[in-house]
Amino acid sequence: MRCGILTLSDKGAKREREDLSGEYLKKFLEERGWEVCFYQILPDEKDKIIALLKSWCDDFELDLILTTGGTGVHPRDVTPEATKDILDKEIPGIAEYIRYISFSKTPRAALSRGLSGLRKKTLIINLPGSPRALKEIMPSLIGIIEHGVSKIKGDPSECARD
Ligand SMILES: Nc1ncnc2c1ncn2[C@@H]1O[C@H](COP(=O)(O)OP(=O)(O)OP(=O)(O)O)[C@@H](O)[C@H]1O
Ligand SMILES: Nc1nc2c(c(=O)[nH]1)N[C@H]1C(S)=C(S)[C@@H](COP(=O)(O)O)O[C@H]1N2
Repeated sequence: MRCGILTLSDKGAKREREDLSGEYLKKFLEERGWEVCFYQILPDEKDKIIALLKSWCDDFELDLILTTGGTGVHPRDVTPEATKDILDKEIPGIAEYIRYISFSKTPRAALSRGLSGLRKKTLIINLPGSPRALKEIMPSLIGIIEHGVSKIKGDPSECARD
C-alpha cells in the first residue's frame, strides 16, 4: 500500500506548532507495514492543495491519501472544497462513517465537512485536524480503507457476508 499524508494547517506550515496529527497518521500506517511515500504540511490554501493532490494521484498513482485539518467552518478551512474539485467519484459513506464514529465522542463532529472519494485509483479521505480526533477515528476506519483499496485495485473476491 503506497500512501500520502497531507496536513493542512496554517500554524503547522509556519512551524509554529508541531504537526502531531501528520506524525500520528504516519506512525499508524507504517505500523501496518504500509509505505508512506509522501508526508507534507501545507497552509490552508486551495490552489496549493489541489496541485499537490493532483500530483500524488496522477504522477505517483498512490493507493491512499489521508488529509488532516482544514475541514471545519473557519473562513480559511478549504480542504473539502479542494478535494471536491479533484475527485472523480465521491464515496459519501466513508465521510458518513467518520462522523458517525465521531458523534459518540463529541457532537462537534458535525462541524467537520470532510469528504472522501476516488481520483482515478487513489482513495482520498479528509480527516479532522486534531490528533485526538484521529485517535478516535483511525482504529475503526482502517478496516474500511483496507477493504476499499483492495476493491479499487480490482480484487475479484466476493464480499458477501453470511
Ligand atoms: N496538525 C496538528 N498538530 C497538532 N495539533 C493540531 C493539528 N491540527 C489541529 N490541531 C489541534 O486541534 C485544534 C483544532 O484544529 P484547527 O484546525 O481548528 O486548528 P487552528 O489552530 O485553528 O488551525 P491552523 O493549524 O490551520 O492554524 C488546534 O487548536 C490544535 O490544538
Ligand atoms: N472524532 C472527532 N471528530 C471531530 C472532533 C473531535 O474532537 N473528535 N473535533 C471536531 C471539531 S471541534 C471541529 S471544529 C472539526 C473540524 O476540524 P478541522 O478544521 O481541524 O479539520 O472536526 C470535528 N471532528
